Amino acid sequence: MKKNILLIHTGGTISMKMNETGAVLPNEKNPLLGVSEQLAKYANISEMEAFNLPSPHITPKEMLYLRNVLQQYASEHPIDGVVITHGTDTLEETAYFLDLTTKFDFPIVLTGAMRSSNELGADGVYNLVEAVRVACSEEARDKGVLVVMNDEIHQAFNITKTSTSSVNTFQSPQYGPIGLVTKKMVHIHQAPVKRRYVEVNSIEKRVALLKVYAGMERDLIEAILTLGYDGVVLEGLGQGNVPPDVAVGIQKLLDANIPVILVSRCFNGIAEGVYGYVGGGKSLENSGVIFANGINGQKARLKLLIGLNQESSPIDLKEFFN
Ligand SMILES: NC(=O)C[C@H](N)C(=O)O
Repeated sequence: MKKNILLIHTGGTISMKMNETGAVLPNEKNPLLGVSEQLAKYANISEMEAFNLPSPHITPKEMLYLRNVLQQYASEHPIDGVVITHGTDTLEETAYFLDLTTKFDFPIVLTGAMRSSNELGADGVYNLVEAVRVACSEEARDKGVLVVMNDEIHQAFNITKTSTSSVNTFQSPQYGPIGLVTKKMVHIHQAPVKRRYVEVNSIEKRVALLKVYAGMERDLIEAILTLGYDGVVLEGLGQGNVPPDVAVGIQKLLDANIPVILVSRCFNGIAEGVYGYVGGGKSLENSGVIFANGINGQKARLKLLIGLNQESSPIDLKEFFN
């Protein structure tokens, strides 16, 4: 029997066309709308357009809106899986946001394209067909939010965009893809990383993300205080270290009860408190900096934002990030 799949479009290159000057732009009418007819042989598709935005225009508010659309739809209709088309620039962020804030057992699959709909070798409809096949698959149930592009299945937790233009852009640096899509089957070969569900109903707080570099000074860190941010994620050096002057700025934030989360600017490996020199990760940890376990900066930022929005039942951030 055919599965019931909800297909939600949000925009991105998969929904764009290139004009005669070579500019890739959203169209008034999303060229993907109506694609459900081509997908009918795989599933019963209900199609909706949540918005039609380039993904750099998407904010946590749109992510929360998507979560709410999903919850509403699932409470009113029988549903076996969801596919969301999305721009690739921030796709990993929306995927991770939904991973943290939903707890359905059916698959939620995000996909996109690196080439617009009228370019030679456009990858959009191909990726979409594969995403629908994964969303229909029994194997993909209970695996959290997934990203399907270029014949691979990845977990939201680990995936990141690694190339500006290649169709092979999405990679999971720590663990690799958790599965493959071939012409004939959907195959998941790795157990997913354990998920954590958080109930979130509003996104009001402000969290910044700063990259640490050699010779960085404390003024940018102190600006977090003066600009009124509620928290900051730092992409530290190596295993999670910062220059000495940055450590002075961090102490000021901690003294003002502003949470400071540390990830590594290396895209492989896990940041942890090892070094005891001034600005070393061990010293930072001792002063109250929290290490984010194996997620990248943009995802740690969303996690902190979600954590800080638990106002009715405040969350222990240290425990949350561990
Ligand atoms: N390939 C893409 O989808 C990139 C585009 N700039 C977007 O994220 O909307």
